[in-house]
Formats: sequence, C-alpha cells, structure tokens
Amino acid sequence: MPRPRLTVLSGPSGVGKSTVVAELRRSHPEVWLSVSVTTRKPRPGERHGVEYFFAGNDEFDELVASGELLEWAEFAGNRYGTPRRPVLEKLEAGVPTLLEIDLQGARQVRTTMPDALLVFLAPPSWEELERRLRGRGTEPPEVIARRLDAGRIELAAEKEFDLTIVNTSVKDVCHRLITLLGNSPS
Ligand SMILES: Nc1ncnc2c1ncn2[C@@H]1O[C@H](COP(=O)(O)OP(=O)(O)OP(=O)(O)O)[C@@H](O)[C@H]1O
Ligand SMILES: Nc1nc2c(ncn2[C@@H]2O[C@H](COP(=O)(O)O)[C@@H](O)[C@H]2O)c(=O)[nH]1
Repeated sequence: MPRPRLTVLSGPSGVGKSTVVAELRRSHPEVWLSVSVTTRKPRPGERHGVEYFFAGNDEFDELVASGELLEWAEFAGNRYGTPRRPVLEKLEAGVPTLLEIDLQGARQVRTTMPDALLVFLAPPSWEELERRLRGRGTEPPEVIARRLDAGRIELAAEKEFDLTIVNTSVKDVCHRLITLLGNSPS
C-alpha cells in the first residue's frame, strides 16, 4: 500500500480550523487527526486527549528536550506541539493523517517532511474572521488582539502553502479535504 501523504491544515485564528476538524471526526472517522499537546488551559467542553493533551510547562519542556515533538511553536502566549510517534505510526500503517497547526509549525513540517501537503484555510474576508473570533467568545479582548495580530502574519504567508480553501461552508471544506486525503466524500 503506498504511504499516504501527511496533510497539514493551517490558517488564522478564528477561521474555523477546529470546527472543520470536529466535523471531519464526525463524518470521516477513517481519517486520523493528530491530537496536539498544549500548555493552554482547556476551554469549556474541551477534553484531555480529544481536542488536546493539556500539559504543564515542565512537561512540555521535557517533550521538547526528548525530541518527542514533530514540531512545536509558541502562539499567543501558549505552546503547542505535535507528538511525533503517533504521526509516523499512522502514516506507516497507511492511515490518512491530518495535522491542524499554526504557520510556524507548518513551516517546520515543510522542512522535515517535504512530501506533506500544506493547506491554507482562509476566511471569506477579514471582517468575517474578526466576527468569528470575537463571536466564539472564548478569549478576552487582549488575547483576541494578539490572535488577530498573528492572523495578519498568517494571511500574508498564504503563498507558502500548496493550496488555499476558503471557509465559507464547513461541509464544503470537509468535502475538499477528504478528496485531497484520498477518501471518497460522503
Ligand atoms: N464556515 C463557517 N461559517 C460561519 N462560522 C464559522 C464557520 N466555520 C467556523 N465558524 C465559527 O467561527 C468560530 C471560530 O471557529 P474555530 O474555533 O473552529 O476557529 P479556529 O480556526 O480553530 O481558531 P483557533 O485557531 O483560534 O483555534 C466558531 O465560533 C465557529 O463556530
Ligand atoms: N505549531 C502548532 N500549532 C498548533 C498545534 N495545535 C494547535 N495549534 C495551533 O495553535 C493555534 C491556537 O489554537 P487554540 O486551540 O488555542 O485556539 C491555532 O492556530 C492552532 O492551529 C500544534 O501541535 N502545533
């Protein structure tokens, strides 16, 4: 069986990456979605081991020092990283594999795994991105401002990605991703 390509989904904070990933989990359980480690505190409803592995700073330091992360980055005051071993095991087993990570992480994957497909999720407009991020209601205004600053940088890097999908409809984005991952849409 040919080894499937690793697919990376990135895009500015609030564009809808987690929403797309949650819909994919529901509709396409055959796709494996990497669970990242983060030092961020859980949002209401987030479960350890499902949305993230929540870790303290010391634990995160150890993961970095022992080389257990495929990539990692600091984003808006917290650290996030992809556990290396499960990704390599899933790819080796022929399972379609998706990472949802920020621009800095995508750049690292581009360097270490040049065969990976890098997908940029873009908002229909800047105004809509702001509306989604503020409307989510999970961060205080100063954190939203940091995330929007990072979002400007992420949008300016769109050309580094292999392709862009505009998130107008979550279902359409999932359909497109499933086609890219090599599965039949449902
Ligand atoms: N296609 C869409 N149309 C309208 N609203 C959307 C769409 N996709 C996502 N949203 C909404 O936008 C908000 C932000 O979505 P989400 O949390 O998935 O973004 P994100 O890219 O994962 O953000 P972050 O990087 O900060 O985690 C949520 O309230 C979500 O319901
Ligand atoms: N480089 C990495 N970025 C990651 C990873 N997991 C998530 N993220 C990105 O962080 C921001 C913020 O996420 P949030 O859940 O706090 O809103 C967002 O862009 C995620 O895509 C990771 O393992 N590595």
